Amino acid sequence: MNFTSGAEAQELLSLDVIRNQLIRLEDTIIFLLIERAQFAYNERIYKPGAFKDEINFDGSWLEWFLLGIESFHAQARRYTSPDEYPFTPIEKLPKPILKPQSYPPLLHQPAASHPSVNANSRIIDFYVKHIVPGLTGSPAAKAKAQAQGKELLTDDGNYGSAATRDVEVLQALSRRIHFGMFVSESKFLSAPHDFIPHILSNPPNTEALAGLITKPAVEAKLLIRLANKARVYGCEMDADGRVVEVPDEEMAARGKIGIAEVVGMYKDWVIPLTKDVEVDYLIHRLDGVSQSQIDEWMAKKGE
Ligand SMILES: O=C(O)C(=O)C[C@]1(C(=O)O)C=C[C@@H](O)C=C1
Repeated sequence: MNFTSGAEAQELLSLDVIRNQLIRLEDTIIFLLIERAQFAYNERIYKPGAFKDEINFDGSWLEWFLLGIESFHAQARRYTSPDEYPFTPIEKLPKPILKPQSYPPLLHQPAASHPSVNANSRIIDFYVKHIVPGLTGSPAAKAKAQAQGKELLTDDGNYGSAATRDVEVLQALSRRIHFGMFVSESKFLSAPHDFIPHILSNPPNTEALAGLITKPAVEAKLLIRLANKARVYGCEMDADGRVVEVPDEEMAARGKIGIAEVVGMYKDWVIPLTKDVEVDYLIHRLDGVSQSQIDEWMAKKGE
Protein backbone atom coordinates (compact mmCIF):
# COMPACT_ATOMS: atom_id res chain seq x y z
CA MET A 1 0.00 0.00 0.00
CA ASN A 2 1.28 3.47 -0.80
CA PHE A 3 0.96 5.16 2.56
CA THR A 4 2.44 8.44 1.33
CA SER A 5 0.19 8.92 -1.69
CA GLY A 6 -1.61 11.76 0.07
CA ALA A 7 -4.76 9.69 0.57
CA GLU A 8 -6.62 10.46 3.78
CA ALA A 9 -6.35 8.04 6.70
CA GLN A 10 -10.07 7.39 6.47
CA GLU A 11 -9.70 6.25 2.83
CA LEU A 12 -6.65 4.10 3.55
CA LEU A 13 -8.53 2.39 6.37
CA SER A 14 -11.62 1.61 4.33
CA LEU A 15 -12.23 -2.13 4.32
CA ASP A 16 -12.57 -2.12 0.51
CA VAL A 17 -9.17 -0.52 0.02
CA ILE A 18 -7.55 -2.95 2.46
CA ARG A 19 -9.26 -5.99 0.92
CA ASN A 20 -8.13 -4.89 -2.55
CA GLN A 21 -4.59 -4.88 -1.25
CA LEU A 22 -5.07 -8.42 0.08
CA ILE A 23 -6.42 -9.50 -3.33
CA ARG A 24 -3.42 -8.01 -5.11
CA LEU A 25 -1.06 -9.79 -2.74
CA GLU A 26 -2.66 -13.11 -3.76
CA ASP A 27 -1.21 -12.59 -7.26
CA THR A 28 2.20 -11.71 -5.87
CA ILE A 29 2.25 -14.75 -3.60
CA ILE A 30 1.14 -17.20 -6.33
CA PHE A 31 3.78 -15.96 -8.78
CA LEU A 32 6.50 -16.09 -6.14
CA LEU A 33 5.53 -19.66 -5.23
CA ILE A 34 5.79 -20.58 -8.92
CA GLU A 35 9.32 -19.16 -8.89
CA ARG A 36 10.30 -21.15 -5.78
CA ALA A 37 8.83 -24.34 -7.27
CA GLN A 38 11.46 -24.23 -10.04
CA PHE A 39 14.06 -25.43 -7.53
CA ALA A 40 14.37 -28.55 -5.41
CA TYR A 41 13.45 -28.73 -1.73
CA ASN A 42 17.12 -28.32 -0.71
CA GLU A 43 16.41 -29.12 2.92
CA ARG A 44 20.03 -28.32 3.86
CA ILE A 45 19.36 -24.60 3.55
CA TYR A 46 16.90 -24.73 6.48
CA LYS A 47 19.18 -26.64 8.88
CA PRO A 48 20.93 -24.47 11.49
CA GLY A 49 24.73 -24.67 11.13
CA ALA A 50 24.66 -26.74 7.90
CA PHE A 51 26.84 -24.13 6.14
CA LYS A 52 28.90 -23.11 9.18
CA ASP A 53 32.21 -23.83 7.43
CA GLU A 54 31.36 -21.62 4.50
CA ILE A 55 29.59 -18.68 6.16
CA ASN A 56 30.74 -18.87 9.78
CA PHE A 57 27.12 -18.49 10.94
CA ASP A 58 25.31 -20.68 13.47
CA GLY A 59 21.84 -20.25 11.99
CA SER A 60 20.57 -21.68 8.72
CA TRP A 61 21.56 -20.63 5.22
CA LEU A 62 18.09 -19.10 4.88
CA GLU A 63 18.52 -17.07 8.10
CA TRP A 64 21.90 -15.89 6.84
CA PHE A 65 20.23 -14.79 3.60
CA LEU A 66 17.50 -12.98 5.54
CA LEU A 67 20.10 -11.20 7.67
CA GLY A 68 22.03 -10.03 4.59
CA ILE A 69 19.03 -8.96 2.53
CA GLU A 70 17.17 -7.38 5.43
CA SER A 71 20.32 -5.50 6.55
CA PHE A 72 20.48 -3.91 3.13
CA HIS A 73 16.77 -3.12 3.03
CA ALA A 74 16.82 -1.76 6.59
CA GLN A 75 19.29 0.90 5.46
CA ALA A 76 16.72 2.00 2.87
CA ARG A 77 14.23 2.29 5.80
CA ARG A 78 12.05 -0.63 4.64
CA TYR A 79 11.16 -1.56 8.22
CA THR A 80 9.92 1.88 9.10
CA SER A 81 6.92 1.25 6.84
CA PRO A 82 3.81 0.29 8.86
CA ASP A 83 3.27 -2.97 6.93
CA GLU A 84 6.84 -4.30 6.99
CA TYR A 85 8.26 -6.55 9.70
CA PRO A 86 11.75 -8.08 9.31
CA PHE A 87 12.37 -11.76 10.11
CA THR A 88 15.75 -10.86 11.63
CA PRO A 89 15.38 -9.28 15.09
CA ILE A 90 15.32 -5.53 14.49
CA GLU A 91 18.17 -4.90 16.93
CA LYS A 92 20.50 -6.96 14.69
CA LEU A 93 19.77 -4.75 11.68
CA PRO A 94 21.52 -1.48 10.77
CA LYS A 95 19.75 1.84 11.19
CA PRO A 96 18.19 3.53 8.12
CA ILE A 97 20.47 5.80 6.09
CA LEU A 98 17.53 7.91 4.95
CA LYS A 99 15.46 10.04 7.31
CA PRO A 100 12.13 8.38 8.21
CA GLN A 101 9.18 9.14 5.95
CA SER A 102 6.13 10.57 7.63
CA TYR A 103 3.28 8.11 7.48
CA PRO A 104 -0.32 9.00 8.30
CA PRO A 105 -1.09 7.62 11.79
CA LEU A 106 -3.27 4.68 10.74
CA LEU A 107 -2.60 2.11 13.43
CA HIS A 108 -2.70 2.33 17.21
CA GLN A 109 1.04 2.19 17.89
CA PRO A 110 1.04 0.34 21.26
CA ALA A 111 -0.88 -2.47 19.53
CA ALA A 112 1.07 -2.47 16.25
CA SER A 113 4.42 -2.59 18.04
CA HIS A 114 3.42 -5.18 20.63
CA PRO A 115 5.66 -8.26 20.23
CA SER A 116 2.66 -10.64 20.21
CA VAL A 117 1.42 -9.06 16.97
CA ASN A 118 4.60 -10.03 15.13
CA ALA A 119 3.79 -13.37 13.45
CA ASN A 120 7.07 -13.78 11.56
CA SER A 121 8.43 -16.71 13.59
CA ARG A 122 5.13 -18.56 13.00
CA ILE A 123 5.27 -17.66 9.29
CA ILE A 124 8.79 -18.99 8.72
CA ASP A 125 7.89 -22.12 10.69
CA PHE A 126 4.86 -23.10 8.58
CA TYR A 127 6.55 -22.07 5.35
CA VAL A 128 9.66 -24.17 5.90
CA LYS A 129 7.91 -27.18 7.46
CA HIS A 130 4.78 -27.39 5.32
CA ILE A 131 4.86 -25.20 2.22
CA VAL A 132 8.31 -25.79 0.71
CA PRO A 133 8.18 -29.61 0.98
CA GLY A 134 4.67 -29.64 -0.53
CA LEU A 135 5.62 -27.23 -3.30
CA THR A 136 8.80 -29.00 -4.36
CA GLY A 137 7.85 -32.60 -3.69
CA SER A 138 4.19 -32.39 -4.61
CA PRO A 139 2.42 -34.91 -6.86
CA ALA A 140 2.47 -32.12 -9.47
CA ALA A 141 6.23 -31.73 -9.28
CA LYS A 142 6.76 -35.51 -9.28
CA ALA A 143 4.48 -36.03 -12.30
CA LYS A 144 6.25 -33.25 -14.16
CA ALA A 145 9.66 -34.81 -13.53
CA GLN A 146 8.36 -38.25 -14.53
CA ALA A 147 6.89 -36.89 -17.76
CA GLN A 148 10.36 -35.61 -18.59
CA GLY A 149 11.80 -39.07 -17.78
CA LYS A 150 13.61 -37.70 -14.72
CA GLU A 151 13.75 -38.57 -11.07
CA LEU A 152 12.59 -35.71 -8.81
CA LEU A 153 15.68 -34.25 -7.18
CA THR A 154 15.34 -33.33 -3.53
CA ASP A 155 18.61 -31.38 -3.61
CA ASP A 156 19.70 -29.66 -6.83
CA GLY A 157 22.48 -27.56 -5.29
CA ASN A 158 20.74 -24.29 -6.21
CA TYR A 159 21.01 -22.99 -2.66
CA GLY A 160 21.34 -19.32 -3.57
CA SER A 161 18.41 -19.36 -6.01
CA ALA A 162 16.15 -21.30 -3.65
CA ALA A 163 16.90 -19.03 -0.68
CA THR A 164 16.44 -15.88 -2.80
CA ARG A 165 12.94 -17.11 -3.74
CA ASP A 166 12.25 -18.11 -0.14
CA VAL A 167 13.04 -14.61 1.10
CA GLU A 168 10.68 -13.10 -1.47
CA VAL A 169 7.83 -15.48 -0.61
CA LEU A 170 8.35 -14.92 3.12
CA GLN A 171 8.31 -11.13 2.75
CA ALA A 172 5.08 -11.25 0.74
CA LEU A 173 3.43 -13.65 3.22
CA SER A 174 4.51 -11.45 6.11
CA ARG A 175 3.03 -8.32 4.51
CA ARG A 176 -0.21 -10.16 3.77
CA ILE A 177 -0.59 -11.58 7.24
CA HIS A 178 0.34 -8.35 9.03
CA PHE A 179 -2.25 -6.51 6.96
CA GLY A 180 -4.54 -8.06 9.53
CA MET A 181 -3.71 -5.04 11.71
CA PHE A 182 -5.25 -2.65 9.21
CA VAL A 183 -8.30 -4.89 8.84
CA SER A 184 -8.67 -4.90 12.61
CA GLU A 185 -8.24 -1.16 12.97
CA SER A 186 -10.87 -0.59 10.30
CA LYS A 187 -13.33 -3.00 11.93
CA PHE A 188 -12.65 -1.59 15.39
CA LEU A 189 -13.24 2.02 14.33
CA SER A 190 -16.50 1.12 12.61
CA ALA A 191 -18.00 -0.22 15.88
CA PRO A 192 -15.64 0.28 18.86
CA HIS A 193 -18.44 -0.40 21.38
CA ASP A 194 -18.76 -3.98 20.08
CA PHE A 195 -15.10 -4.71 20.77
CA ILE A 196 -14.40 -2.74 23.96
CA PRO A 197 -16.15 -5.03 26.50
CA HIS A 198 -14.30 -8.10 25.14
CA ILE A 199 -10.95 -6.28 25.16
CA LEU A 200 -11.46 -5.05 28.71
CA SER A 201 -12.67 -8.33 30.16
CA ASN A 202 -10.04 -10.04 32.26
CA PRO A 203 -8.55 -11.99 30.51
CA PRO A 204 -9.58 -10.52 27.13
CA ASN A 205 -12.28 -12.61 25.46
CA THR A 206 -10.30 -13.78 22.44
CA GLU A 207 -13.06 -16.09 21.25
CA ALA A 208 -15.59 -13.27 21.11
CA LEU A 209 -13.05 -11.01 19.36
CA ALA A 210 -12.31 -13.75 16.81
CA GLY A 211 -16.06 -14.11 16.27
CA LEU A 212 -16.39 -10.39 15.58
CA ILE A 213 -13.63 -10.26 12.96
CA THR A 214 -14.45 -13.52 11.17
CA LYS A 215 -16.34 -13.17 7.87
CA PRO A 216 -17.01 -16.68 6.51
CA ALA A 217 -18.47 -15.41 3.21
CA VAL A 218 -15.29 -13.38 2.50
CA GLU A 219 -13.12 -16.42 3.25
CA ALA A 220 -15.22 -18.69 1.02
CA LYS A 221 -14.98 -16.27 -1.92
CA LEU A 222 -11.25 -15.88 -1.38
CA LEU A 223 -10.63 -19.62 -1.62
CA ILE A 224 -12.60 -19.91 -4.87
CA ARG A 225 -10.79 -16.92 -6.35
CA LEU A 226 -7.45 -18.33 -5.29
CA ALA A 227 -8.11 -21.72 -6.93
CA ASN A 228 -9.06 -19.92 -10.15
CA LYS A 229 -5.97 -17.75 -10.02
CA ALA A 230 -3.68 -20.71 -9.34
CA ARG A 231 -5.30 -22.51 -12.29
CA VAL A 232 -4.86 -19.56 -14.64
CA TYR A 233 -1.41 -18.39 -13.51
CA GLY A 234 -0.02 -21.92 -13.36
CA CYS A 235 -1.39 -23.08 -16.71
CA GLU A 236 0.60 -23.74 -19.81
CA MET A 237 0.12 -22.55 -23.36
CA ASP A 238 1.07 -24.24 -26.59
CA ALA A 239 3.63 -22.77 -28.98
CA ASP A 240 0.91 -20.66 -30.61
CA GLY A 241 -0.09 -19.12 -27.27
CA ARG A 242 -3.30 -21.11 -26.91
CA VAL A 243 -4.16 -22.20 -23.37
CA VAL A 244 -3.87 -25.97 -23.03
CA GLU A 245 -7.20 -27.03 -21.50
CA VAL A 246 -6.75 -29.96 -19.09
CA PRO A 247 -8.79 -31.36 -16.19
CA ASP A 248 -7.93 -30.10 -12.71
CA GLU A 249 -5.98 -33.17 -11.59
CA GLU A 250 -3.87 -33.21 -14.70
CA MET A 251 -3.62 -29.44 -14.55
CA ALA A 252 -1.78 -29.78 -11.27
CA ALA A 253 0.66 -32.17 -12.91
CA ARG A 254 1.26 -29.90 -15.91
CA GLY A 255 1.06 -26.59 -14.17
CA LYS A 256 3.82 -25.06 -12.17
CA ILE A 257 2.13 -25.31 -8.80
CA GLY A 258 -0.63 -27.49 -7.43
CA ILE A 259 -3.95 -25.71 -7.01
CA ALA A 260 -4.74 -27.68 -3.86
CA GLU A 261 -1.42 -26.64 -2.31
CA VAL A 262 -2.03 -22.93 -2.77
CA VAL A 263 -5.61 -23.15 -1.53
CA GLY A 264 -4.53 -25.33 1.41
CA MET A 265 -1.81 -22.86 2.37
CA TYR A 266 -4.34 -20.05 2.62
CA LYS A 267 -6.97 -22.15 4.36
CA ASP A 268 -4.67 -23.77 6.92
CA TRP A 269 -2.10 -21.03 7.52
CA VAL A 270 -2.50 -17.64 5.88
CA ILE A 271 -6.09 -16.89 6.92
CA PRO A 272 -5.75 -18.35 10.46
CA LEU A 273 -2.54 -16.38 11.06
CA THR A 274 -4.11 -13.19 9.69
CA LYS A 275 -6.93 -13.71 12.18
CA ASP A 276 -4.41 -14.26 14.99
CA VAL A 277 -2.76 -10.95 14.09
CA GLU A 278 -6.18 -9.27 14.02
CA VAL A 279 -7.08 -10.60 17.48
CA ASP A 280 -3.62 -9.96 18.99
CA TYR A 281 -3.82 -6.38 17.71
CA LEU A 282 -7.29 -5.89 19.20
CA ILE A 283 -6.19 -7.19 22.60
CA HIS A 284 -3.80 -4.23 22.78
CA ARG A 285 -6.06 -1.74 21.01
CA LEU A 286 -6.94 0.05 24.24
CA ASP A 287 -3.39 0.12 25.68
CA GLY A 288 -2.69 3.73 26.62
CA VAL A 289 -6.16 4.95 25.54
CA SER A 290 -7.78 7.40 27.97
CA GLN A 291 -10.94 6.49 29.90
CA SER A 292 -12.73 9.49 28.41
CA GLN A 293 -12.07 8.23 24.88
CA ILE A 294 -13.37 4.77 25.84
CA ASP A 295 -16.48 6.37 27.39
CA GLU A 296 -17.02 8.41 24.24
CA TRP A 297 -16.84 5.26 22.07
CA MET A 298 -19.17 3.36 24.39
CA ALA A 299 -21.68 6.23 24.34
CA LYS A 300 -22.05 5.69 20.58
CA LYS A 301 -23.60 2.28 21.21
CA GLY A 302 -27.12 2.18 19.84
CA GLU A 303 -26.72 5.44 17.89
O1 LIG B 1 -11.43 -9.40 4.96
C1 LIG B 1 -11.54 -9.51 6.18
O2 LIG B 1 -12.52 -9.08 6.80
C2 LIG B 1 -10.48 -10.15 6.96
O3 LIG B 1 -10.55 -10.13 8.17
C3 LIG B 1 -9.37 -10.88 6.27
C4 LIG B 1 -9.63 -12.38 6.24
C5 LIG B 1 -8.47 -13.00 5.42
O4 LIG B 1 -7.48 -13.42 6.01
O5 LIG B 1 -8.56 -12.97 4.17
C6 LIG B 1 -9.59 -12.92 7.62
C7 LIG B 1 -10.73 -13.13 8.34
C8 LIG B 1 -12.08 -13.02 7.76
O6 LIG B 1 -12.85 -14.10 8.15
C9 LIG B 1 -12.06 -12.87 6.31
C10 LIG B 1 -10.92 -12.66 5.59
